[in-house]
Amino acid sequence: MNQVQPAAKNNHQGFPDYLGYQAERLIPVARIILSLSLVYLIGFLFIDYFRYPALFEQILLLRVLAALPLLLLLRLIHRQHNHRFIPLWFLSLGLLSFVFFLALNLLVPEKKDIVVLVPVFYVLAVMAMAPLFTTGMLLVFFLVGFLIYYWCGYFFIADHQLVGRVFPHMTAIIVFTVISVIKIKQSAEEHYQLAKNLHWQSHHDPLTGALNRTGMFAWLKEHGLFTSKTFEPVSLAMLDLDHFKRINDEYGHDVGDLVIKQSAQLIERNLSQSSRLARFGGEEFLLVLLEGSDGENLRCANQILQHFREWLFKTEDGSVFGVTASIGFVNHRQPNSFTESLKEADDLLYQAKAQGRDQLQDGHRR
Ligand SMILES: Nc1nc2c(ncn2[C@@H]2O[C@H](COP(=O)(O)OP(=O)(O)OP(=O)(O)O)[C@@H](O)[C@H]2O)c(=O)[nH]1
Repeated sequence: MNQVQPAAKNNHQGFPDYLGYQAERLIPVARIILSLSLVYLIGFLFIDYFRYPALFEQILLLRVLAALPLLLLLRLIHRQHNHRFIPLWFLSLGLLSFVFFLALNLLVPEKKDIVVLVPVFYVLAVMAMAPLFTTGMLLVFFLVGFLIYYWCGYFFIADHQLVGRVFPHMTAIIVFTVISVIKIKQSAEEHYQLAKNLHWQSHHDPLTGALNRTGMFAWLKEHGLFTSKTFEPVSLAMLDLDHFKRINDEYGHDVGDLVIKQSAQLIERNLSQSSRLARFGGEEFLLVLLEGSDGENLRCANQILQHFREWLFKTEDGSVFGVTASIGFVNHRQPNSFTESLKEADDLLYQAKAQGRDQLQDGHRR
């Protein structure tokens, strides 16, 4: 038996994987990188403190100074309008820096010489970022970065060898990576949310929150309904409010909107989690009924009509009025396609209208 999953109503149900796939996978990776980076930073603070207690403040200053050019780089990039590729640049730069640092540590035992290679990293970083900068900005970044890091560092720290021993550049890279990863995470979350919202808007009717035509077709496809493998009794009910034009004419369009909205709520209240409602036109709704059996589907549709008869709509100025509805009802049967069953339900609806409205026309009782 084809089991239809209960569908949560008015949520992002049916949101396709591919839209959020990358963003969803990036978020936990970002969390891991952030945790490792923070452990590294805190760990180094402890090591500095115990290894060079007398020089701790100087080393801290050196680490901060080393971080400044990269932070400046981040700031400049952030100002650029083309944000689309920035997370990718940051991620690759951060990862490359880690690899660069690890390789140097393994290959070169005497770290004080390694500091000579730092400019190489800067040049590479600038080259990598070059497409995002104008030549002027590139030059400014380049000069300011070197000035801050070397001139200030050497000016404030008497022991030049220290620069090589504590390798402050790695701290800078870590800070850079932390900020980059935070940005990647934010960007991934924003993209995911945006994609979700867009998907929701394209599949739902904004007035009632019910599925629209596209949404209903997607839902049917997702649940494999109306295929040769559908064994669950499924019925279609095409419902249209009676004389709706009169409501608009008498009470105004806003009240008309309110009636459509409340009608959708009234219908939803009568449906189980398996069935689904879509707004197909102005005051026309399609109900795909999966209440368990043909009999239950019919009972549900009749119950909705009865609730319309009993329900009183209220306007803000205190007017009270009732609205009836008409339904064309059909039990879907193989080898009919969905479109054929839908057409049948539509024809039955017009019969219900022609025969006086406020009634259900059941295709199987004719
Ligand atoms: N307020 C409001 N009115 C709408 C909306 N969409 C369609 N309408 C109106 O709904 C009315 C539908 O009128 P008709 O198709 O003639 O149907 P009816 O008056 O309900 O009559 P029957 O269906 O024959 O019972 C039109 O006046 C449309 O302008 C909407 O979103 N909001």
